[in-house]
Amino acid sequence: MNDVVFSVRNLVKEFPGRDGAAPLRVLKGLDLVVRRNEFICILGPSGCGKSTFLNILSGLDPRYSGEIDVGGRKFKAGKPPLRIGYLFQEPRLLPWLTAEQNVDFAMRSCRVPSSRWAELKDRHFQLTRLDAFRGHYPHQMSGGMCQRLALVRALCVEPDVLLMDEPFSGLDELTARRLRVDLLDIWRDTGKTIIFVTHNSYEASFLSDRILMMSQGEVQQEIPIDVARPRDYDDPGIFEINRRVVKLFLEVAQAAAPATP
Ligand SMILES: Nc1ncnc2c1ncn2[C@@H]1O[C@H](COP(=O)(O)OP(=O)(O)OP(=O)(O)O)[C@@H](O)[C@H]1O
Repeated sequence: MNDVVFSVRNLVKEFPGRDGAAPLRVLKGLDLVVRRNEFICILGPSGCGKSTFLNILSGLDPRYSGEIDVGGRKFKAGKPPLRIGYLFQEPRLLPWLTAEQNVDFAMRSCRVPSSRWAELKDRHFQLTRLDAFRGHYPHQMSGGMCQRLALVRALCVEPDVLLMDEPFSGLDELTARRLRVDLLDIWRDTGKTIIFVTHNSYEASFLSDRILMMSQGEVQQEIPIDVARPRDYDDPGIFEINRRVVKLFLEVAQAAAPATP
């Protein structure tokens, strides 16, 4: 695989209109290059097409036009030529299985060789500090722990890329803050490529190498985050960048919906 993980050109996605209405064009010619080990955040107003975009990248949605190359190879919709982990706002765990069994289930489904299971689980349960909870069922764990477990499950199938769609937005601020810090440690230790969708400008400023400001189905602005790593959550440099990001976010949102107060 070369250094470019995803190369997206002129991506267009339409949903059919209902009851004879015109189709809804959600992605309107989106271009993007993502490099290996990058941490990219996509920020944008509600409904601008962020989840639609991740669904296409993950292979879940094979109906689009435009070109996507993955690691220099053509992307066959529905069959990406690399392994992709996908985390959602809800952890989507199987409630009748323990934490460890949830992870086993995913590894079996993704045909991870069983000789690798013990090592992968040991590593990722430790990285997420869930080692003592392997035998717990989801209902015996907090929301933050369940989201950590979803992360273990995603990492144990050894993805080349992690797609994360607002994974911390359903958590209280203190838990979300801890998980953001942990995620950067895990990213550093595992070297994954991460594409992370969020509404939270501070989260995006803290986590990413660059923010893609998306609106009206296109990437409107790209904002590099030139704060040295490892990062301190309360670094004044991040506050300053966030101030600029919020201003841009408001401008972009207002342009998309001028009537909104
Ligand atoms: N399956 C579908 N059929 C029809 N329209 C859809 C479908 N999925 C999404 N849409 C529409 O596409 C647009 C973009 O939706 P999407 O979920 O990608 O937005 P988003 O930027 O992720 O929003 P949010 O931040 O609120 O999650 C919305 O207008 C939505 O109603």
